[in-house]
Formats: sequence, C-alpha cells, structure tokens
Amino acid sequence: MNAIASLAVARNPEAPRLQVEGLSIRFGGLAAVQDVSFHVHAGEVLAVIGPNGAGKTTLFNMVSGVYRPDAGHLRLHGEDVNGRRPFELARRGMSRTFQNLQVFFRLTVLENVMIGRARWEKTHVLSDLLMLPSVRRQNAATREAALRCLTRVGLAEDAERIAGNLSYGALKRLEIARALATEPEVLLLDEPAAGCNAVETAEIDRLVRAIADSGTAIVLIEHDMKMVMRISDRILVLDQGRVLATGLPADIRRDPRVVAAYLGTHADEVQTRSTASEANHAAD
Ligand SMILES: Nc1ncnc2c1ncn2[C@@H]1O[C@H](COP(=O)(O)OP(=O)(O)OP(=O)(O)O)[C@@H](O)[C@H]1O
Repeated sequence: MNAIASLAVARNPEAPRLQVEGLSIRFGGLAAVQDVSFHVHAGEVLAVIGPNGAGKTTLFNMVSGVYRPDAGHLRLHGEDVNGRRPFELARRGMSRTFQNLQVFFRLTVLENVMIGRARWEKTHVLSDLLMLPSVRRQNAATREAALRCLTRVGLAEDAERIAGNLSYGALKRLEIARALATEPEVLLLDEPAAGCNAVETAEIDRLVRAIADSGTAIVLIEHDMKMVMRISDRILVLDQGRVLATGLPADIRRDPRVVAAYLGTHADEVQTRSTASEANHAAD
C-alpha cells in the first residue's frame, strides 16, 4: 500500500481534491491574502490570475504548506490538512512547481526526476549506504517511474542528457516531470510557461491539459492570458489579496471589474481571440 492509499480512510471520495476556505495571511501591516476560498476537482484546471503583487504566489505558499495561514482551512480530499508541512502534503498527493527554475543543471534529466521521487519515497539512510537488495529494487523502480514521467512530458529521449543543455522550454517541462514524480492528485503550477516562446508555450499548454485530463486537479498561476483562456475550466481573479471574481473563462474575460483591474492591457488580445474562436464555432 503506498503512502496515498494508506491515507484513504481519512478521505471523502465526494469531496473536491483541494478545498481552500477563507485563507488569510499578513506580512506586518500588509494583508497579502484575505479570506480567499476556492476548490478544484479531479480533472479540472483552475487558473489563478491577477496583477503583480495580487497575492498569487503567497496563496500558493499557503496551500503548499510553505507559509502557515493566519486564518482559514485547507482540505485535501476533505481531510483537514491545516498546518501540514510541504512533505506531508506531498505524501497526501500534492505537488508544486516554482516560478523560478529549480533544476539541478549538472545532473542528468533522469536524475532530476529521480530526486523528485526519492524525496517522496520512504528510504532509510542505513539501507541506502549498504545498498541492500531492497534498495537496489527500489532504485530500479524509481528509475522506471521517473522515465514514465519523462515520457509524459516528451523528454524520454533526453533522459541521459545533462539538464543544463536543455532548451528553456524543455527545462520548464522537466520541472513539471519532477512535480509528477510524486504521482500527485493535486498539482500546483506557478507560471509554467513564463519565459517560453509561442511554440514552447503551446507544448506546455497541451501538457497541462493532458495531465488534467488524466485525472489530476490542477491549480495554475499564469500571466499568459491566451494560455489561461485556452486551458482553464474556471478562473479565480485575485486583486490586492482578495477574490475579485471566480467563473468560467468566457465570463471572466467579459467581467468589467476584471477588465478594469487586470485584463486592461491584455483585453484586446483576449477579446480578439475570443471573437475569432466564437466565429469559428459559429461556422462549425
Ligand atoms: N515574505 C514576504 N514578506 C513580506 N511581504 C511579502 C512577502 N511575500 C510577498 N509579500 C508581499 O505580499 C504581496 C503579494 O505578493 P505575491 O508575491 O504573493 O504576489 P503575486 O500576485 O504572486 O505577484 P507576481 O505576479 O508579481 O508574482 C506583495 O505586496 C508582496 O510584496
């Protein structure tokens, strides 16, 4: 029985994969996140958008156990996981990527993913040092699992390359592969397409959607509005730490409060795309 299965008794199968209720945190006098609630089900992509400084990363840091909220509740499969640390949340099926690349550039692509998995697997220092048969079997299983993750992100053929030699878009996919190494049921992606060109963004776009379609619940922070509108099932808009709006992409892009607070500079491109897509649908 793996770590996730052993926790099944604490779970409510009907509950959203992740449920956040009234999360708040202050940094000194600054209310960085105030009373934020949302949920995400298996197979859904929820995008969190908002202007710089709106509180998106701080929200992720609370949800992933990096920061302890001043108020609010966090539930995974209905289980209250308030105050749990990041590795405890990982054992319960949550994984995340960070805004900045967290890749070991001198290791191989495969080793990067194996590290992501080894941190999550139960290993014992002494048996590791002695290289007991059980450890060798474990290493082989870790390697195979890591290769499966690389296959999912389209990097299996690059497994033995030094990570530092990958293109930027491939590095962003490697980060996702590492997050997948813990077999997450909830995946938090912090700007997975930041810095990518259009082709690389399209690859990540397809990848994120495919991961969700395989049953993972995804929460995504992303500034690329085209990508957000394309792959999200729902969007939550943060402004000055508070929820400004939550809804379907089509509703969010038409919400005058959202356009005023955030989409302003992106509104034309989003609107153009939306009009073109509506025209295509009308033509179908
Ligand atoms: N550790 C911290 N200590 C003090 N203030 C912080 C800390 N982390 C974030 N803040 C402040 O909290 C607010 C929200 O920041 P946060 O990084 O969460 O915003 P964001 O929406 O992720 O922005 P961006 O899109 O630029 O990444 C900002 O005013 C920021 O300066």
